[in-house]
Amino acid sequence: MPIDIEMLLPDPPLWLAAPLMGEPDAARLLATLDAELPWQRPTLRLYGREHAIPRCQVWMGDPEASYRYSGRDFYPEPWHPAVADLRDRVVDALPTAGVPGRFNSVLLNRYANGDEKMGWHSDDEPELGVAPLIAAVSLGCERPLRFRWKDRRAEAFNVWLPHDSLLVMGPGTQRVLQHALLPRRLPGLRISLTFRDTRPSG
Ligand SMILES: O=C(O)CCC(=O)C(=O)O
Ligand SMILES: [Fe+2]
Repeated sequence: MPIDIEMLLPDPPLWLAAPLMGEPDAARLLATLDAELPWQRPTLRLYGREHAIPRCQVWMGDPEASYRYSGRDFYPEPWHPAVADLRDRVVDALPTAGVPGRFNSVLLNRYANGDEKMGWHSDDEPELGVAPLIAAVSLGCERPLRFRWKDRRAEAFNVWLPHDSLLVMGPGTQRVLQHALLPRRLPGLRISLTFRDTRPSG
């Protein structure tokens, strides 16, 4: 099946590709991940108080890929075979978008409904290197990922992420843009997988 690739920005390179897998594979993967992963809702410390994050997540990857996020260390779950297959499929699709890459880990986010969310951030932890390539696969309910320029050089914008799509945030994106999955009056489960390549820190 031909994959349709839309260039959203040339610089930094931001691409959206869909459909990635086609059906029934994409629907089956959503159901498998929902049912089989050890979803967790960790708490984060914010202004001295503990808050459960407004979504569930699983961190998965090669054994040596540990990751620091919002002041906590996460150690990866071993690759679920379905996620390892998806990783290989994403890596195969990257050269078509002109940004070859590889990944040793993935953060999976599960949003039960439109109330669940992720706040403004850049994926710019030191473990990711100076100009990381991050590939985000979306499954389930279509929601917008909102982007804003750190220097406010232009208006913020939405990228709607349909079921079975791949968003490629190329090198440089995390330096100049932040992104957030804001709450929306939308029902339905959404699972995203953000593939990364982390190096040991220290
Ligand atoms: O759920 C999404 O599409 C965004 C996830 C994200 O920004 C992240 O995992 O860093
Ligand atoms: Fe992110």
